[in-house]
Amino acid sequence: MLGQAIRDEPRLFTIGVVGSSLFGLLIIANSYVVGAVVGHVVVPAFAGHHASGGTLALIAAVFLGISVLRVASIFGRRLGAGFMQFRLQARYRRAVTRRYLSLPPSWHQTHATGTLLSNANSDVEAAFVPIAPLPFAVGTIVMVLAAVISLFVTDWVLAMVGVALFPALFGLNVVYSRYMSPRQIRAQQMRAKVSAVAHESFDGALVVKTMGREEDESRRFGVFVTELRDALISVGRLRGLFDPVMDSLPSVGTLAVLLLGAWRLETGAISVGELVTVAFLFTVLAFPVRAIGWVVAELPRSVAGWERVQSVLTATGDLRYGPENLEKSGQPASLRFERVDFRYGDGPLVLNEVSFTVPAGKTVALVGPTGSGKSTIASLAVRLVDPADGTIALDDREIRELTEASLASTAALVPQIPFVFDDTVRGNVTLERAGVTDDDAWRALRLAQADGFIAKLPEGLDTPVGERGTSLSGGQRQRITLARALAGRPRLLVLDDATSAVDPRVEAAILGSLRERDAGASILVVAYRRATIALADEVVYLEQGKVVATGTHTELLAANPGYADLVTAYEKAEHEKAAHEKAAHDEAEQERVDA
Ligand SMILES: Nc1ncnc2c1ncn2[C@@H]1O[C@H](COP(=O)(O)OP(=O)(O)OP(=O)(O)O)[C@@H](O)[C@H]1O
Repeated sequence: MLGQAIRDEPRLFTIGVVGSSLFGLLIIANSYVVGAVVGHVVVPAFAGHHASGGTLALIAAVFLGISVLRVASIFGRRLGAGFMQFRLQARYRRAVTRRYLSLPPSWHQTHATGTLLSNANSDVEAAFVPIAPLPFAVGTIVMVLAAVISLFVTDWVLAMVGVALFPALFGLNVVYSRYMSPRQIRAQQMRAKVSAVAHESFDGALVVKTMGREEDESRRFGVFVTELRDALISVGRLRGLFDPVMDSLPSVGTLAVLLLGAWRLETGAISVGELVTVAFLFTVLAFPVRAIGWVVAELPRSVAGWERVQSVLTATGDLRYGPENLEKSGQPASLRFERVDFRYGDGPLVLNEVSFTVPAGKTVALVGPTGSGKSTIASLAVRLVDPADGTIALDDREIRELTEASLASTAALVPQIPFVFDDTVRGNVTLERAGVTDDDAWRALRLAQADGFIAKLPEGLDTPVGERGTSLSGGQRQRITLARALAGRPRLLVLDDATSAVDPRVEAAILGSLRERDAGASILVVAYRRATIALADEVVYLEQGKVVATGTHTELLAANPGYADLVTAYEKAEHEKAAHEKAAHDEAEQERVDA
């Protein structure tokens, strides 16, 4: 992980390492200057030999020079490391979200939204936490090597203290990370879990509230929050145990140096100045050596985050697009399904040898009981998923051979559940696609029978619709979603029960205007209402993933009792709904009159 980070940002890493190596070498130089000043100025001063003003000025200048260089080295170290860390976080956040966009629906169905958020946020962040102290730690290694050499040059006995101390510090760090690793991994997993549960609770807030499940939901959330708290406390406990030990080790070293140094001084092996240099060195080394500890201590959490990020980046299953482009003729496209089989994952076949055609410029309705495979066909028609077997062709070209851009501009799906972005009406309809003008947006809104209510909005196309279109009714949201698809002038329009929340008369008007030539699209529509079905040129009737019958509505009504029953049931339900709505309306009217 660290290697990859260094390869991604070699320049910033080098700046950081050079800065921190310089910092370390300056620390050593500083110790020598302190030792020299004690040896040559302070000790003689006790004997009454005072240094001249010029010498003192020189000493001050040297200290000042070292300090200025140290400030510069700290800048280099911190800026290099900081930029490196934040650039890597931004880069991997982008990479993860880009990957989300290219992974197929089947992948998304098995990964909770909260987990995806946590991958792009806390996992990416965790992965690059050790990057901040990394250049410092590498620079510290340079410094420790230089320090050990200079210790040996000064006095081998005192050097032995360093030889004992530094490996002890490294060893302690290793033990620390071994104990810390599982705790950090667990904390990171719990963060993702809390995020997933929170996201689901907020998403399902309406159900939670209307079903009176607040207490249970809070309890469910509480269990994970408590587990996260416990995991973090366990991390803190371990840190509380190890940190003081690691902080005090260098002080123990300084103490040993002073004891051994007093003896070496007595035997005349070293001078006072040299002893001060070594003792000072041990005091100032303590802090940079901790940088190695910071990297090592953060590694387990970082690796846990990195692995979770990698699991997204290396996930497979995205659709490979072909090289072919369909001409942008502006004419409706034809769609052909030929003996198409489909299954979700390793499950049973949900489509079995499905064959039908939507001829160019025609409207075909897909009708069938719930679960018969209508939405699956809609997804296949715009290549959200690929079939297990069989062929799907747009304008007689195998759909897998088309480029992504050609497919997107040719076929548009309007899904069962409309999604509206937290943007203006214009933003939602045009999606900032190249060449989609305001005129196109209004034309699309007209076709979707949405121009009336949009024109009445206070700011027209510029009206913000709120998060998920909260300021709109269900039917209005559906019509904006339909207009979005139409604004791109698709040559095939796939409507998956896309107008269910729209009044039946408006739905018939929409389909009627779409069928006119100026819409320029062939239509595959998943339909429930008799009026809608009757508008189609042809009906494909499905049962349990198989095409049972194909023909006009009138033909199927006469020839297929299953179809006749289903459409009659739809109609009955529609009448009941209409009668119910009328009764409610009359009642409200009566109340108004009474009032
Ligand atoms: N993501 C999925 N994973 C596994 N099975 C699925 C998935 N989506 C749908 N199915 C199954 O595939 C079959 C066809 O589902 P599909 O949604 O295509 O039916 P439908 O005719 O559109 O139903 P409805 O009218 O209720 O919308 C059903 O048995 C359903 O349970």
